[in-house]
Amino acid sequence: MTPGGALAFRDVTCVRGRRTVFSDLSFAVERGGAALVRGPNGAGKSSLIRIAAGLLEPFEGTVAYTPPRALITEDSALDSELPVARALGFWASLDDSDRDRHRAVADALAAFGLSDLAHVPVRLLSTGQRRRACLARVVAADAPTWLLDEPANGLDSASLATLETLIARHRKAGGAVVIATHLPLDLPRAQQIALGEG
Ligand SMILES: Nc1ncnc2c1ncn2[C@@H]1O[C@H](COP(=O)(O)OP(=O)(O)OP(=O)(O)O)[C@@H](O)[C@H]1O
Repeated sequence: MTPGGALAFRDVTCVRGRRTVFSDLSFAVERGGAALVRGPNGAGKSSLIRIAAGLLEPFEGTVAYTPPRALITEDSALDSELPVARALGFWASLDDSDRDRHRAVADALAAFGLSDLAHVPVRLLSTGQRRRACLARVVAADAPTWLLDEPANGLDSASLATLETLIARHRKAGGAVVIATHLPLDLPRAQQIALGEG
């Protein structure tokens, strides 16, 4: 990875179930940068995020990145029996957070207005609250690269604004984001990656 680089795809081809979903895709995201992945249903947005996270092997091509990476997907799960703060603490340590774990989790929960629910089991959260907790998990992980698959789904407008603010702060601190989304998201100077066109 180049010194200023966070993530780079080089000539990546994605095949799923014997179907080529996209081919020869190249892009690079620098630290402080953002990429917005768009495209119709089935175009391969989630597949791209999974390849970027190392969960799916590219059929061809290479992916370079600066570790660690923090990921949320549509099916991101927190242990439903654990209280929210402990569920996030577990993930923060798995994601190799180098900040004080409890402080990072508390800060992230506060940012998403979940401090009052820190000791409530995850299973009792509403859909939007659970989504906010998953996003807080990414923030608490303190990873340089965030990979977000449909992060705005289920968020109310206040939480969406919080997400935009935290992404801006993350980029200002030298972090990078790759976001697949159908929903409008204010992401200044983001490069656009259009799948399923042409
Ligand atoms: N596990 C799998 N096995 C085989 N094919 C798969 C698998 N997962 C996804 N696909 C196929 O890969 C293609 C891309 O799927 P993907 O979920 O990446 O698209 P997407 O752009 O995120 O779609 P959406 O907007 O509906 O979320 C689709 O045709 C899908 O059917």
